[in-house]
Amino acid sequence: MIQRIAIIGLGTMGPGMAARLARGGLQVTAYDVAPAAIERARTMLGTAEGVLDALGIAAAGAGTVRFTDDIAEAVAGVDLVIENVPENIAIKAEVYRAIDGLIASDTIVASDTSGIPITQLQAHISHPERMVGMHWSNPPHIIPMIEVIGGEKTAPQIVETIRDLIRSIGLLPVVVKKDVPGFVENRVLYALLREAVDLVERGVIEPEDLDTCVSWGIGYKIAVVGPMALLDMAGLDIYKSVSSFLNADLSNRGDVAPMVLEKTGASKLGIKSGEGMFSYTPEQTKALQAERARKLVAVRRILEGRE
Ligand SMILES: NC(=O)c1ccc[n+]([C@@H]2O[C@H](COP(=O)([O-])OP(=O)(O)OC[C@H]3O[C@@H](n4cnc5c(N)ncnc54)[C@H](O)[C@@H]3O)[C@@H](O)[C@H]2O)c1
Ligand SMILES: Cc1ncc(CO)c(C(=O)O)c1O
Repeated sequence: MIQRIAIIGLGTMGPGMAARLARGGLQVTAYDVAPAAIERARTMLGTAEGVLDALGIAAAGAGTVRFTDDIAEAVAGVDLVIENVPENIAIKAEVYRAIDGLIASDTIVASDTSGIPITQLQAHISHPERMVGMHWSNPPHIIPMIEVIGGEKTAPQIVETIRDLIRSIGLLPVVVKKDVPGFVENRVLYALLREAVDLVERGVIEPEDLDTCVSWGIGYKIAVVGPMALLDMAGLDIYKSVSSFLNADLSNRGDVAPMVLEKTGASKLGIKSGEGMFSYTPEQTKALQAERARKLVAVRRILEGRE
């Protein structure tokens, strides 16, 4: 049974994951190579705990989060390590090498990779049968769905153990049956984002209007009626007719869109740099994040039938 968990990497995702796992009664140690990230994570942890309170998620037992700047201390005696460092195989492999001699051969190592096949990652760790994908969605303390992915060498029992852990703390595991790049959530999301970026880039629509169209025309509905159910709601005959002429006209670009290359080349990365598709002052960012958390909490409570 998993009781002690180490989180390696405390950037965007780590603090919210730590807060949610601790709320589920688990003992979490949290480590980052950058001291500034640890300090930031302490504040983010408090914010995430406030959001969990607002969600009405009661503590299941005496879960804790302990921060450390010592990786050996972070992973000592844990049942599960969740690697949560940047989406770069070399950086992830460095973490696996660093922990390999510090953990037992049956300690489970999960990666929160957004889409690097687990089969590729498990080439960098001894005992690859205990490595698994555990893909959370951002913000991780609010979104309940977590994808679980086994690689070619993952023992089926490890997939089941992680699925059961997620379920046991009241979250929603989805087991992805094939280790395809991007798994399922990001394959669907990136299909949508490719088309959205293309439409804005070609001047078909303004960025603000694209968001209004997708959020209110698709997003609001899709939270209640998933894509497979939506096909039945619309009628497969309609889908057949529209897709017969529309599919061939959709963006099928295999590279990164020029607009994205231009912006990233100018360090316009979005909220984290103050400008991306839109512009943000620090005050606006703070207000926006609080507003988004409040709305996501309210929507989730309704979708769960708790309001
Ligand atoms: N941001 C998202 O929306 C999101 C959602 C789901 C999954 N993910 C995935 O989760 C992982 C982490 O993403 P993020 O957005 O939190 O990244 P991030 O860049 O915000 O944070 C990564 C953290 O890892 C730390 N780090 C780097 N090298 C390290 C090392 N050797 N040891 C310990 N810490 C180290 C950095 O200091 C940083 O604090 C990625 O694989 C990403 O694809 C991201
Ligand atoms: C753009 C984007 N890419 C990856 C992820 C998660 O892996 C997300 C997310 O919201 O979780 C995302 O928005």
